[in-house]
Amino acid sequence: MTKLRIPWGRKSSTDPSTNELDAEVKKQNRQSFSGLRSLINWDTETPMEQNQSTTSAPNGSNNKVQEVSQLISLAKKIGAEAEKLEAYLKDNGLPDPSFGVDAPGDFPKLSEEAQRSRLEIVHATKELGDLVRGPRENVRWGVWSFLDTLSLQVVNNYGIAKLVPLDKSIALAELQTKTTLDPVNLARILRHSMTNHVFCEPTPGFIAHTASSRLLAQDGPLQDWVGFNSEDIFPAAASVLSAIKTHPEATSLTRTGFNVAFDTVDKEPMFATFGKDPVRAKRMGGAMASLTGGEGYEVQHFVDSYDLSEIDQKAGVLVDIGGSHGFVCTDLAKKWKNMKFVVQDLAKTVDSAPKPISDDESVAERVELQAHDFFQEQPVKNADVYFFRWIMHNYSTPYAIKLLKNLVPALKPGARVVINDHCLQEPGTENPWDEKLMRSMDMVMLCLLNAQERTEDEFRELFRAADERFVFKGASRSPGCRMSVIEAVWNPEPVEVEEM
Ligand SMILES: C[S@@+](CC[C@H](N)C(=O)[O-])C[C@H]1O[C@@H](n2cnc3c(N)ncnc32)[C@H](O)[C@@H]1O
Repeated sequence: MTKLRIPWGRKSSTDPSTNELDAEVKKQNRQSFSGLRSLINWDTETPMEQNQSTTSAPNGSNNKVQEVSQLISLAKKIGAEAEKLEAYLKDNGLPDPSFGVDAPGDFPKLSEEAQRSRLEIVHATKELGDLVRGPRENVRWGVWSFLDTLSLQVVNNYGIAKLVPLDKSIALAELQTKTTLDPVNLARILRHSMTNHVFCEPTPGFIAHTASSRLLAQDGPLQDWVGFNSEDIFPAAASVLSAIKTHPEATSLTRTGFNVAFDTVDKEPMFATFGKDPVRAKRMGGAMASLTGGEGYEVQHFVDSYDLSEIDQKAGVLVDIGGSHGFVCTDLAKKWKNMKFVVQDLAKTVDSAPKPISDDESVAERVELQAHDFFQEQPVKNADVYFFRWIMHNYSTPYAIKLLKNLVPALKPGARVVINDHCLQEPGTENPWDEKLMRSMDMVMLCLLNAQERTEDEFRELFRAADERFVFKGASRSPGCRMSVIEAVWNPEPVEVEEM
C-alpha cells in the first residue's frame, strides 16, 4: 500500500507563554493563506515572505523595490494559473468552463499539474474575495449562506428545474401556471437562485436554464443530495443549538439536532426514522451515493492500495462490518483470488442485496452475506481482518468504543481491525477544499447523530479505550483519496509493535 504518512504540523505547547501565543496567533492568521501551500507546494518562501516579495522598480532598476501586497500576489497567482489551465484545456480539446446550459456537469478530468492549477484558482479566488470584502462583510453575509440552501430546497422540492425547457426560455407567467408555488415566491426563489448561477433570466420575465439548473432537472442523485441536505440536514442543523443546550454531553443518538427538529427526542435515532419512511430513506441512499461515488471517495482507492497479499496467500477471511450489499468485498474478491469475505449488515439490508452477490462465480462463491447487528458480539471468530468503512464516523465515542469491544471475543493474535473513514488533520495542513469538506462532514455528523470525524490521535484513543491489547498502527492515505485507512492489530500479549 502506498503509505502517505499524514503530516502532523505543529504541536501546541501545554503552557505557552504570551509571546508564544502571540506567535501562534500570527502564524494562524497567516495560515488561511498558507493552507494552499500544503497542497500546491509553492516554493520555499513563507506566505509572509511571498506577500512582501519585491519587484523591480518600473525603470528596471533593482535598487528600488516595492512590496507586493497579498491582494496583488493573489491576483497574479490567479491570472497565471488561469492561463496554465486554459492552455491545458485548449491543448487537449476540452471545453472552456461555462455556466451555459450545455456546459458539462463536471469539470473535465485533468492532469495532475492542471488539477493543481485548478485548485489554486479555487482557493486563491476565495481568499481574494474574502480579503476584498473585509472581515465584517464576510461575517455579515457569510451567515446568510443558509438562504442559498433555502432557495435550492424550494426549487428542488417543487421540481421547478423540470418545468423549465432545456432548449429555450419560458415566460415567468407561464412557469407560474405549471406549479402550485405562488407567483411571488416562485419569482423570488428563482431570482435568489440566479445569484448562484442556478437559472438565468436572459430577458426580463423569461427564465432559462444554466448548467447547474439543468443538472437539477436531470440528475437524480443530485436531486437526492439537495433534498437530503436541505430537508433533513438543514432543519437538523437549525436545531443543534437547542439539542446541545439541553444535552451538552452530545453523545446520544436520540438527542441530536435531527431529533429536536423532527420531534423524536428520546424516541428513536435518525436511522429508525428513515427506516419507517422509504421515500426519505431512498433519498438519503441516493444522496450518499452521489457523495461517496464522487472524486476522492472511490472504493478503488482502498482496493488498489490496501495490501491483503499475506491474507490472500493463506486464503484468510475479511469481515466487512456494516458492509451494505457487499460492493467493497466483491471488488476486493476480484483482486484477491483466494481469500474469503463475510459481509455483515442488518437483516433487511442483507435481504435486499442482489443474489447472487456477483455475476462472477469465482467472486460470488467467496463472498458471504450475513445478518448481524454490530452492537452485538462479533459472531465470526478468528478472521484475519475486521473492516469498518463509513461506520465509525456515524457514532459518538461511547458507541464507537462499543463497536470495537464487540470484536474482542472473536479476535485471534495478529487480527487486523481496519477502519476506512476520514481522518482529520491539524487545522491548516489539509488542502483547503478537502479541509472544508471534511470539517463540513464533521458538522453534519453532529447534526444528525451526535457523531464525529476523528483525528489520528482520537482513533488511537478509541482503540485504547476499547482494549489495551489493541496495538494502534496509525493512519495512512493514498494520493487523491480523502479517506484514510486506520489500523490496529490485536495482540493479547503486548510487545512493542512499530507504528506505520
Ligand atoms: C454509511 S453505511 C456504510 C456502508 C458501507 N460500509 C460503505 O462503505 O458504503 C452504514 C451501513 O451500516 C449498516 N448498519 C447500520 N446499523 C447497523 C447495525 N446495528 N448493525 C449492522 N449494520 C448496521 C447500514 O445498514 C449501512 O449499510
